[in-house]
Amino acid sequence: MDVVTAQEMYEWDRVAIKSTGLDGRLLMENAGRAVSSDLEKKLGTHQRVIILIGAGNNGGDGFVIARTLLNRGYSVEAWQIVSDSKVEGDARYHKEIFIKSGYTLYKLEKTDDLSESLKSADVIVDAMLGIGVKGRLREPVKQVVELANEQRAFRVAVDLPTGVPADEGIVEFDAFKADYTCIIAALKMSALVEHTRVYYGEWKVCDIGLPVKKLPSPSRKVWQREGGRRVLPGRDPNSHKGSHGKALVVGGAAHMPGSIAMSAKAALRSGAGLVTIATPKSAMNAVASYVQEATFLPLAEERGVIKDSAGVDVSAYDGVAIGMGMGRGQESNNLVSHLISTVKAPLLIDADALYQLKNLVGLLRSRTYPTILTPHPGEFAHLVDQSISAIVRSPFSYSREFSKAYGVYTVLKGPATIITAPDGSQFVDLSGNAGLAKGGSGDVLSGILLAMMLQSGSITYALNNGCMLHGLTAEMLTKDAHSMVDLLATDLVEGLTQTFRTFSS
Ligand SMILES: NC(=O)C1=CN([C@@H]2O[C@H](COP(=O)(O)OP(=O)(O)OC[C@H]3O[C@@H](n4cnc5c(N)ncnc54)[C@H](OP(=O)(O)O)[C@@H]3O)[C@@H](O)[C@H]2O)[C@@H](O)CC1
Ligand SMILES: [K+]
Repeated sequence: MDVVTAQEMYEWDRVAIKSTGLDGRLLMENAGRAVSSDLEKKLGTHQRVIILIGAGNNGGDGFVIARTLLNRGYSVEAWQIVSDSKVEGDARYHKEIFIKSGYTLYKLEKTDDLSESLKSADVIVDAMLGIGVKGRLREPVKQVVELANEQRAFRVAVDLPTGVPADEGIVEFDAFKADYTCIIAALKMSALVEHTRVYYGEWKVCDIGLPVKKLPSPSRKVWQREGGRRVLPGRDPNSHKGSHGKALVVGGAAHMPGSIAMSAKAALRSGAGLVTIATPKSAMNAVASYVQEATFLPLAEERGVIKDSAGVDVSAYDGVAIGMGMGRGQESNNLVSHLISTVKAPLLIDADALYQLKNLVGLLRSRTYPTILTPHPGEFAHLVDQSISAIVRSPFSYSREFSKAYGVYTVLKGPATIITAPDGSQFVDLSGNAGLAKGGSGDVLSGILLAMMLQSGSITYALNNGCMLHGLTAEMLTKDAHSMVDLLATDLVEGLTQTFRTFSS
């Protein structure tokens, strides 16, 4: 499923029409019909539907939806909320068909009249503005949106909620608050960005018959479960522990042994053949009591934290992860720098190592093996010298820019985790839930990602599938055994068993 900006959507529209001869009016008919059929699944025949219609092509979709639902016997009032002269082009064409079909079009003259109608509505359909919105809402749209938002009716948006920009990064807007959005042809970027996604409610993308083979790829997609399942690493009957990779996890401290322990165990649960844990000696016992299957590389320490990189020989490993529960002292900085320069295998940098990376980013460009960064927005903000709010408002651009500049994979964690490859291509993983908002979930994710990288030919597949397995485990556990309140990171590690049993079968 592609994720597009407004400009990319307009380009699709243009290419579709130019390359195949498809008419814009036909696409509008398809869009209106697709939304109507989707909406019908949510409508009772006795429910009163009010459709709010604006001037542009989003309004044009509204005319088609109104006609289609009326033809199918639903109780619909269609309200044109702008003056007649504003309705032009394809929208006007469909307005004429609506009227010639014998249906009444209500026009907004006094807001009180619309207000009365809205009060008795069961469903309000917003076909006022779509991807063409510019700036804050002007009247009369602004007032109509406010009125609609006050009602108890179920609110449905067509393509996107009026007022919400299709792109990331725009902060000032007023918007229709939808319970459900029927998105036309392709998912708009703002449906995945924290400050705008809340206006969409639940959503679904409706197909309108665009010629998919001809459309330019935005190189930005949602990672799909079925596709993920097809590229999940399997287990060859003739395999032995060496066939599934030797992993090294580096981190931990006497006062926080849990993080590294959970990463290591998650890596083992996710199929890594052998896992070695490099950690201060004084943390070893605590870690070993949780992960009996791992071997250890004891590190020199001072007051319970890693002292320096002496004795860390990384040549024997197929993949390394560093940073979990490591601490932020100068010594760990030296260790991060040492590993960036010497690991000749995929290197995953997480948690405290991400903190240390800030003055080491220049080293990343010299790596010839894949480097993977797994920041949450706070860690990423620190790394790129931005505020957290700037990152969460424009996560796609910041992570694409960073990945391309430093030649790394970036896994920017969040409700929609964005995975960016060094060439700038992006995938979004939407699995998981608020149960994951707890200390330790990230450590578990790092372990899963490390194990997936050892077993997959493609780092992109490994990262996407790893994020998905992590999220699916949280979903599965909060459905069957836990709540989002009590779920712990260690539950995730154990829950992987069930996820692998069901997902990979
Ligand atoms: N892509 C596809 O394949 C297909 C797309 N389709 C549909 O087309 C939609 C895009 O249509 P679009 O380009 O006409 O823009 P749209 O969102 O209707 O808005 C334009 C109107 O909004 C107005 N306006 C703008 N800002 C405003 C503000 N702040 N406050 C108030 N008004 C404001 C602006 O007024 P103006 O600035 O011109 O005075 C103009 O009248 C898309 O979302 C999808 O639903 C389907 O039909 C079929 C195939
Ligand atoms: K809309």
